[in-house]
Amino acid sequence: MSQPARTPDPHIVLYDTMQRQKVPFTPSTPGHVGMYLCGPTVYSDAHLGHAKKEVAFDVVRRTFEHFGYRVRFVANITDVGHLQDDSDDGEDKMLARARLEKLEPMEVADKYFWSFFKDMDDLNVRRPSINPRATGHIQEQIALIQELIERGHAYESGGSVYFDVRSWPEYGKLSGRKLDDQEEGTRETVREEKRDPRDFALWKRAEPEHLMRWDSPWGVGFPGWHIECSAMSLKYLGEGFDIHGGGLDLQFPHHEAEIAQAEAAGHAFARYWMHNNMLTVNGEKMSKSKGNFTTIQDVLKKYDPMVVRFLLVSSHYRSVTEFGEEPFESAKNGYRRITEALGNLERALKDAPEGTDAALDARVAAHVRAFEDAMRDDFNTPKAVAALFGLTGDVNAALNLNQGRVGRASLEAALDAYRTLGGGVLGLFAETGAAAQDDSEVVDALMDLVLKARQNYRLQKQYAQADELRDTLTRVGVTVEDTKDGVRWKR
Ligand SMILES: Nc1ncnc2c1ncn2[C@@H]1O[C@H](COP(=O)(O)OP(=O)(O)OP(=O)(O)O)[C@@H](O)[C@H]1O
Ligand SMILES: [Zn+2]
Repeated sequence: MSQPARTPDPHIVLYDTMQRQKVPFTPSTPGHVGMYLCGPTVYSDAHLGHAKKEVAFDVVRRTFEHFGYRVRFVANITDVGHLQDDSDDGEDKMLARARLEKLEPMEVADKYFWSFFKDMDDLNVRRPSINPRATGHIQEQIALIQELIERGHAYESGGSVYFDVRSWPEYGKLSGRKLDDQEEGTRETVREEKRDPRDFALWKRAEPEHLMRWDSPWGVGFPGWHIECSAMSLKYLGEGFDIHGGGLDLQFPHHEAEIAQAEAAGHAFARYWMHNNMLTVNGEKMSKSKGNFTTIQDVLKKYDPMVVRFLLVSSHYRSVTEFGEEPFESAKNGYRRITEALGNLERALKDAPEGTDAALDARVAAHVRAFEDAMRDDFNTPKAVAALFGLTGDVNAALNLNQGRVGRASLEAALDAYRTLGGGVLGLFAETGAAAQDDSEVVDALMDLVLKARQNYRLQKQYAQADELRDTLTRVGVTVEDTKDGVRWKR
């Protein structure tokens, strides 16, 4: 159902990491929001930690749209290999992967670029308005580095270019780190090139074995870790754009460096900074390099994507989400409660009497208000989910009390609340979710056929074929049990 255009809501409050407090949001251009989000480095499959971040900012975007704003959402793809550690040292991650998989580096980038978007589609994360890739913006990065050199905030050394942190006293303002607390570069040769060990690379000279390389005024090389985001956010969102987002782990050094690069070159950078907290495993950040990750595709073998999304929005974006069986099981039950009520509503609507139910109307309106208040207050999704549960309780109570016969207009208002808030804002009712659960009749019929075929194989002593059927079912999460009362299956 298309919504009437709404006047942009002026009462949204968000937690700005820079100001270290919740502040009212005012856009730089009335009615518009420009957002930039640091995207993945595409050298392996996305894990559930990435999903937490992507879902969090997808919800922020959807919330602004719900409240009447037009959003330009720019999220980059890092396809220039980064060096393995933050001190401009170590091997290039993309190159290491290319060696391992015997692929061109760009083949690695493309493979994981597509798998990233497949995962995001599954999780009903909307695609960015613009999705710039670092390798497509080398010119812009070189131009920004040149501006920094001209203004005396960067210097060339041995074919590489470094940002001169001593020339920019504001370096450290986002994370609150003092220069003296910052770590030093490791390798001797890297240290010798820098005026100060805390200077970071804007451009790196390419060693002969380095495959991703471009010409530059300083010789053949590749851009440093941080410069792409300064260059691409300014290019597509302009001076003083509204919101910059990313994971809390990127606050230092990545975001600190992004700010320094842009501002030292004379640009106005992001006006608000938003950071999501981490998805953890036994209290530790889930991460590719730590190896403690579970890929999104592995999780989706077991759980409906909408259950995964429900789990993620059930905790606040600034809280830690702990990964495990138990939270998933309770998300599954919670999500089912909501979709069952939605199903009851849809069924009741088929032959609902005309008219309204004033009591239900008042309850629905109160839950809609609670949901919207929660989302206006720094995107408080756990409170918003609580409002959906409140709605669910009242819808079920009204239907039970009246044996399913409640005035059509009131049922429609309740359904609209589910669709706009649970569906539109939280993104919880993609086809993959509620609709997929309605396939049970088809699945039952197909299972009858498959089990009959398996029985026939066994009668004809074709055990290999019978086992193959059973193994295929196991792979897709269906278990078959032979009991004395016959064959049973479950998923
Ligand atoms: N466990 C996590 N929880 C929430 N966000 C995460 C998590 N891991 C990564 N992110 C976010 O995803 C984005 C891309 O992260 P990145 O590609 O560096 O993943 P990573 O697993 O941390 O990789 P690496 O271990 O190689 O640094 C960043 O914004 C980062 O903050
Ligand atoms: Zn970035």
